[in-house]
Amino acid sequence: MATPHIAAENGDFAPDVLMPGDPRRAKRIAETVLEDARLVTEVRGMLGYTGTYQGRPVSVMGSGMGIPSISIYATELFRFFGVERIIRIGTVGGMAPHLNVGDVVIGTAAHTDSDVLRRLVPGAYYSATPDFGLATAAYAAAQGLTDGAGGAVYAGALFSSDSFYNNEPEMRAGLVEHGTLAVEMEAAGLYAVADREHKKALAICSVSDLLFRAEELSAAERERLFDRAVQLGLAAFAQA
Ligand SMILES: O=P(O)(O)O[C@H]1O[C@H](CO)[C@@H](O)[C@H]1O
Ligand SMILES: O=c1cc[nH]c(=O)[nH]1
Repeated sequence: MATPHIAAENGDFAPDVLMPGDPRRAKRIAETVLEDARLVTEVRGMLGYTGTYQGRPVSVMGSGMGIPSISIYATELFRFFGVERIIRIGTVGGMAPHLNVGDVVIGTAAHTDSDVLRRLVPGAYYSATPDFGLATAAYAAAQGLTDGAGGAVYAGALFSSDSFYNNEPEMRAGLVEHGTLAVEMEAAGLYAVADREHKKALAICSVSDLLFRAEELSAAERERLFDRAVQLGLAAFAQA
């Protein structure tokens, strides 16, 4: 069966999908974390793989950048390929001043400036939130992290921005004042699609940079810290 953006057969995807933004990260996770991973789709270079992790079937697929892109892939996976749970594994810019590069944020809410979400439920301000079971399982798994990587794991609100470069300082200051931890570009769209399709979703993101302080990370260090979010996502799938 093929949808406009995914060319795979029924049963090619596992019910659980990890979803990084970058398709090359999906490839790396498939090759280094999953066992017996095979490529199941590559339309537009958006690579998707299915394998196993500790005996459980798991898929990993890129989402691309932004709410429109992740909404397309999440809708097709949930609606046509039997997917039940998607965990976005992404990077975020730290907004709250106590965050450091290498910390992880479990997105317990996602504010957004997206017009797509503003129009979702006419007359109401829809609140984009993850599946409670996945979020609490990821948070519980974080308490047992023994990788020695050192970054803290926070649970709190993300800001899913429609813009990477147009950073509207007043809005961002207001979001921080209201408890927002970090900015990325997809979680709110993923949560809204999961709600609409009656499926489950979560975003677990590594802090790759800070909006309030310049801080550099080597590419290798960035990938190592990113892998902590992958481990938390896999633990959440196993335990939720
Ligand atoms: O690293 P990913 O998962 O792509 O996430 C972040 O990085 C991209 C911007 O550089 C946006 O997609 C943003 O959400
Ligand atoms: O969307 C994003 C992701 C990482 N860092 C940012 O500043 N923005």
